[in-house]
Amino acid sequence: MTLIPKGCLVVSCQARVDNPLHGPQHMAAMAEAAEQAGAGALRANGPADIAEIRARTSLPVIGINKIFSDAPVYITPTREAAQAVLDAGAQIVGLDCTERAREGSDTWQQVLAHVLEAGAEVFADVSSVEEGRRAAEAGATYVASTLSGYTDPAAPPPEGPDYDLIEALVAAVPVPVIAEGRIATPEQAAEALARGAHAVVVGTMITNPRSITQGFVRALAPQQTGV
Ligand SMILES: CC(=O)N[C@H](C=O)[C@@H](O)[C@H](O)[C@H](O)COP(=O)(O)O
Repeated sequence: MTLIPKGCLVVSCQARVDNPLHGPQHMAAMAEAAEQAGAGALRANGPADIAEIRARTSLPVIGINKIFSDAPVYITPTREAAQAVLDAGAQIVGLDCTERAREGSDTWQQVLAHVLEAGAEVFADVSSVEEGRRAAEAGATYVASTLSGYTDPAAPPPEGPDYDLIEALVAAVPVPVIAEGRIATPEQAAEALARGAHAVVVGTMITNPRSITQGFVRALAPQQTGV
């Protein structure tokens, strides 16, 4: 049995420093709202947000620790970053398991082993089938499509979820596959489950009102200029 229930919605509650909703109070309120609405798990970034969310909700938390540097890998890149997430109370740790350059000396295999040794579950963020296969072989509890479309700095992410990767991962790995990334409607979430995903993570379209508002404003803009 895994901590993330089969067929559930996982709500990602994250806001960067430039976002007016940045900070543990706002993110914990988002998390509480998600719990009241029936979410089965939460995803959160940074020890402060994770600790507050753990104090105010009873759902399993996928904790990540984004550390930005000159290297492309930023989601829980080191054992130290993972330990901070564990200390904050996350029962599941999300980490980048792509084969990209990393800051510091830790490999993703070392970070993954550290989390498993601590008795927590590992949520492997990948961008390809091969990465998913390697993460599952290394002992990841879950493999997620989180980083599909985000590994080529020269190419903007495509529209919509990567259903093909989700399906291919389901066929290739013996662990639960989680659909994550650019899932923007309830219908898309249901489609991801129909393609075999164990659960579906939605972030931006639930917990980022600034981004959601931008979408509405852009849709109205052509009509305004036509007046
Ligand atoms: C690529 C990357 O850094 N993804 C991050 C991972 O934690 C978050 O910024 C996303 O919001 C999250 O994956 C949920 O996806 P979406 O917001 O598209 O529903």
